[in-house]
Amino acid sequence: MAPGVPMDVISCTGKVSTASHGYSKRAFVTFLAGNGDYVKGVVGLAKGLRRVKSAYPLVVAMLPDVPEEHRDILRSQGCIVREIEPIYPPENQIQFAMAYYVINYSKLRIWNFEDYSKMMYLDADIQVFENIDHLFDTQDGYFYAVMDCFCEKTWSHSPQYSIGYCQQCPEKVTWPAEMGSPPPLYFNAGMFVFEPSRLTYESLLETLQITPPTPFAEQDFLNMFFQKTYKPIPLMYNLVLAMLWRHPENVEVEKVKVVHYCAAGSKPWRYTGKEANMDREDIKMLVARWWDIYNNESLDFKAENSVPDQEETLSRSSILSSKPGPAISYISAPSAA
Ligand SMILES: O=c1ccn([C@@H]2O[C@H](COP(=O)(O)OP(=O)(O)O[C@H]3O[C@H](CO)[C@H](O)[C@H](O)[C@H]3O)[C@@H](O)[C@H]2O)c(=O)[nH]1
Ligand SMILES: O[C@H]1[C@H](O)[C@@H](O)[C@H](O)[C@@H](O)[C@H]1O
Ligand SMILES: [Mn+2]
Repeated sequence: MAPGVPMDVISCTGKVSTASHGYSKRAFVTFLAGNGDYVKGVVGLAKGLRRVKSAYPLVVAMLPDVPEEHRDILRSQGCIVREIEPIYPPENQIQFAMAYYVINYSKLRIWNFEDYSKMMYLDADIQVFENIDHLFDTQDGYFYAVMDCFCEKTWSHSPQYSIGYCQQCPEKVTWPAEMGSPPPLYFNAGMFVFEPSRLTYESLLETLQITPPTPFAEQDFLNMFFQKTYKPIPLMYNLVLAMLWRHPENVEVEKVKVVHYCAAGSKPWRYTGKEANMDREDIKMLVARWWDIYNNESLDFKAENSVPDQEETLSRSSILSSKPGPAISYISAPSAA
């Protein structure tokens, strides 16, 4: 484990879960944009959460450009579909690490999901292999996420990369004094635990308006915004695949609960094995495990086994019955799927 990662923040309180009613409503939430294959990621995630018997539903915050067929697939997998409007950063000429990252600012809308008291955000390219419901029991008032790694080429724009510094092994290349103080701890924004709040939401949107975009888009922005309340959690809660070859000494593969298929070429639905590191046995195994879950029909949602809570049924049916709003023209982002 990386130095300085406290274990105590994730200790289970033993509290009885109040999953489907009352003040402490909880849910997982993911984000979906476009008509590409990321919908497969969400289906895989929904089935993965079912496999580990999570007590909480999966909300899908989706942009208006997600086609109706994809929404139907997700509903039939038991997901709660919620449309959100896109959010764009203030204009400037910045180059994102990946061109499509610009759409990810829209993720900020999930802070407005105030009918949930605590949520766990998971990217669509994440799979949950072991139950992580206990993370909902973390103390309120903090932002929980896993520390990122700076060693992949996507980081080549950064001073960290240029000197070979990574927070996963800060003693290997130490931060030179002439470069000032080392950068604050930086999390990967593919997985985090947070509390929706209208106040925070408004502050996020206001702050975004005066914050020029940077290469890692909303990930950089969230790191800046939550710098003071960020609490690192062990990397078994979000294994960024590059950790396997960049910092194997920090990884205990058998303990990993959550895998993030974010390395170039590792998205299971377009995996070819040809890109760098993709022919590794551990990668092949993790991609195969993702497909096993995706293809497992016994993990499909069965309406008769679920006792939907009243509020969800209401909000779901009101979404289903709602008429499309006035036509808004959206800037289309480069496709990523
Ligand atoms: O066409 C797309 C592209 C992205 N997404 C959604 O956006 C998420 C983020 O995209 P990737 O997973 O491809 O991005 P990475 O994991 O490489 O990116 C990392 O950096 C990003 C910077 O914007 C985000 O912070 C992201 O959560 C973090 O894990 C996806 O999982 C998915 O939920 C879509 O729905 N459709
Ligand atoms: O969010 C990004 C992305 O997922 C990259 O693929 C990874 O190499 C980075 O470390 C991370 O910050
Ligand atoms: Mn991702």
